[in-house]
Amino acid sequence: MENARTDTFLITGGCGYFGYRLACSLHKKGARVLLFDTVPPIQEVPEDFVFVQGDIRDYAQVERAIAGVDCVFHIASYGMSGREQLNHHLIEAVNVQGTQNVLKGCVEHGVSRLVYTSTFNVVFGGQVIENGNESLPYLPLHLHPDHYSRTKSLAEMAVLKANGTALKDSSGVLRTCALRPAGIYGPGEQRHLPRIVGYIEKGIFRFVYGEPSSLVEFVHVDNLVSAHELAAEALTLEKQHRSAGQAYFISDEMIHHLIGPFYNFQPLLTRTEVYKTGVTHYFSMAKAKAELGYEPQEYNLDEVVQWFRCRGHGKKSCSSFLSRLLLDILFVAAFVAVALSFLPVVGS
Ligand SMILES: NC(=O)c1ccc[n+]([C@@H]2O[C@H](COP(=O)([O-])OP(=O)(O)OC[C@H]3O[C@@H](n4cnc5c(N)ncnc54)[C@H](O)[C@@H]3O)[C@@H](O)[C@H]2O)c1
Repeated sequence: MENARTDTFLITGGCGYFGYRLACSLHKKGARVLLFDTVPPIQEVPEDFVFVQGDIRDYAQVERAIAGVDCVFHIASYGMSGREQLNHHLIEAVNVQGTQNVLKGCVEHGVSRLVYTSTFNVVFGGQVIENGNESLPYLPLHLHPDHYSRTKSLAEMAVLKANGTALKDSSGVLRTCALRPAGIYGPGEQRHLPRIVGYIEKGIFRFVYGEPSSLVEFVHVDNLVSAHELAAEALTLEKQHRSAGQAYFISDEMIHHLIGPFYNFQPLLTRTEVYKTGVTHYFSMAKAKAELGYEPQEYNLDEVVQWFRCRGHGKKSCSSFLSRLLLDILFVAAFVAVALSFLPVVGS
């Protein structure tokens, strides 16, 4: 990322799993990074990281943080999984009004670039999609089975509509783009994996599940980091503002068969999750490759499994080769369940 050395980036949701990983990568390249989040980072942060505690629902707080930055990565969101999914009011307030505040902050304070972290779900509602591309229409809002996906869709529309808005300081226009990742995986993922591994260790998982022919996709956290950096760069004049006003699907380019007929995630996944996960949906990376120069690297699950082993998981079962193999299979099963469980709950 050519400009990273001199640029200042504000990352909303910068203390979450993906936001923090992106912050570290930008920081390594010499950029100045501000983490804007309601909660402080759980990790030890480098001294020169600036953490601004704030809520995107509060415009005054957004305004204070955004002044003087070169580019915003708008990653903060609410309602993806767990109990959060029940709080419809908060989901709407964070994902929709919060996004409007961030956009307004950019316009009022002369910030000319914003990259929004969206989701596959803006077009996917449980229908089969094979090698879908960005010409697919948004899923009609009333067909979204959950508030998170509906509000992420509304937020993405607002972000792309704001592209080209004149900045208040007359320095130019705001340029925006949206990335639509698949389910995110990688070491240190805290939202889904520990919960599922915990279930496995307690023996709550049963294995009998469904539609072995389904094809689905995931994205490694570091591939997603790279896509965001490239997208931000492609908003600049040097790159002819190539990504301005555009949306891009982002995944690893490896299509996964949903693990066979003998894994049953049913007790842990909600009805909507099961309904969505049993359906083939994968997307072409052609646009991201051609316009952003996105080149996903290959990752396997070793790093993720290792992360859990280092924290004491699976020790009892590691005594023989067979049990190690089984453990790995369980981790793969957990990974699939988790990567799919970013799909939110509905009415269950
Ligand atoms: N995790 C996935 O599988 C997945 C898949 C597709 C898209 N996404 C999108 O990627 C992004 C990052 O996902 P993640 O898994 O790192 O999420 P995460 O929950 O780890 O991070 C989100 C961060 O946003 C912060 N936040 C929430 N409300 C806020 C508010 N009102 N003001 C400021 N900060 C607030 C949270 O405190 C949290 O640190 C999200 O936008 C999500 O919608 C995630």
